[in-house]
Amino acid sequence: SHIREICEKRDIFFEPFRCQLYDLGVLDEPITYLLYDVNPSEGFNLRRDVYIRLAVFVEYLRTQPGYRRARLVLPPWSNLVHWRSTNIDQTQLLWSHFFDLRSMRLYTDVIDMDEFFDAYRALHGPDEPVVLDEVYKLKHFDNMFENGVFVDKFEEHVCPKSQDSMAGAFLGYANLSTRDFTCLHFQGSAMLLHRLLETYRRPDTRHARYVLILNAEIVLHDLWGNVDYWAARRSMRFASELVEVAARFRADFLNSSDQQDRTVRPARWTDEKPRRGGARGGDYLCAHLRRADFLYGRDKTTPTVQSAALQIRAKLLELGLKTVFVASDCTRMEFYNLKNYLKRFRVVRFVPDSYEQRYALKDGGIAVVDQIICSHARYFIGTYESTFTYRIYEEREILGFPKDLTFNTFCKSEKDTNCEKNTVWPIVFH
Ligand SMILES: C[C@@H]1O[C@H](OP(=O)(O)OP(=O)(O)OC[C@H]2O[C@@H](n3cnc4c(=O)[nH]c(N)nc43)[C@H](O)[C@@H]2O)[C@@H](O)[C@H](O)[C@@H]1O
Repeated sequence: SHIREICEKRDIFFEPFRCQLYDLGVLDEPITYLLYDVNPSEGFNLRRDVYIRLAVFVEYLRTQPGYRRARLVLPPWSNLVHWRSTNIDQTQLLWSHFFDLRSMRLYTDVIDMDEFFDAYRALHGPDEPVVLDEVYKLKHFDNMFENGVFVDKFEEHVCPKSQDSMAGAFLGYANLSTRDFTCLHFQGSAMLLHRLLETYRRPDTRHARYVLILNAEIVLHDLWGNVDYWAARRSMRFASELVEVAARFRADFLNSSDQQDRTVRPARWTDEKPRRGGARGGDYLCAHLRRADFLYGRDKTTPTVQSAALQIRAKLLELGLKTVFVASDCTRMEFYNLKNYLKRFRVVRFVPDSYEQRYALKDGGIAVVDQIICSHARYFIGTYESTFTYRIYEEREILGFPKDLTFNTFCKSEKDTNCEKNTVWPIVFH
């Protein structure tokens, strides 16, 4: 409608008062706030993938009657299992700590949790406790294949007793409760959430409907790797503070800059064009070497430090490079050993230059800096089945590297060059 067009463009000089009412959901259709959370044991980069499933869904939902004003609320990041620094506060970090939300909003309507609280209070009053309308806790079906076929479906089941106590502390906020809590067996893609929202829609919704999906990682992609996936993915640019830290490190220690490396990108992702082969990258190789839990869960595919060093060495010699940047969750000892196996080369890793910088970046920010530096290397080699590695592949696809300089995977052993490699998912623009 007319008012939506004006207010969504933020042309507030036109009718500021009416736009305020519109923002509250008083004019036009009600606003659906879709909140979600992910199983606590999942890591940062898997969560980024869950975000894409939901962002693509919300962008679709906004074309449907009754949902044109749907908004996705981003779940804060709280003490992820892989964040091991105990002396810094890593609770309820907003997405704006890691990502450029203005860029993400060029894909669909997403807001951070603080913005959600502001919007809630603006409508219901500053002192009102935040009460959601519906919470759905998802769980896999015991039998995913009925008569051998996988059909999209959901079904209510009785919530286990322990889950009742969950109500009231969603997303780690003690002041967040709900009117309804439903446990569902769920299997299918994000589009099935539309049916779910319709099934439970109440006719008395006035200005806003607040829905939270728990265990959203159970929701599958509609289509992985298609144009929508990549548009949402490209919109996920990192926060400028993190990009700057990485740029300074590249300049100071790797003699690398966007101009030189041919990795300059347009100010907005919406202006990006396919540029396969356009990127050259800095004069260094990047290795993403996943350790920690991968040494147990995935010991059959994760190389020893020595074998990783030999694989890096062979590549450095082949490419005529002298420097390797190492991104890793390895211990200091492992890094020391790796360096020892690569004595004739420069082995570099990113370490914050002060406690203050570590405190500001936090473990998650340091990992992002690692990813940015790897995205700008001449050649990249990553860990088998690590989503951390996959996100670097994607970043390099966006920057326009030739595929063979990106889609590389460590083998368990340097002798086994034919080992199973990560899947190649090239970027698509149309
Ligand atoms: C076994 C599975 O592994 C999956 O991990 P995977 O895909 O590698 O990747 P992520 O989902 O990101 O989880 C791994 C986490 O470990 C740290 N980490 C890993 N590599 C690096 C690195 O190079 N530099 C730095 N600074 N930090 C690193 C970082 O906190 C990262 O988010 C998890 O998502 C799943 O939950 C599960 O645990």
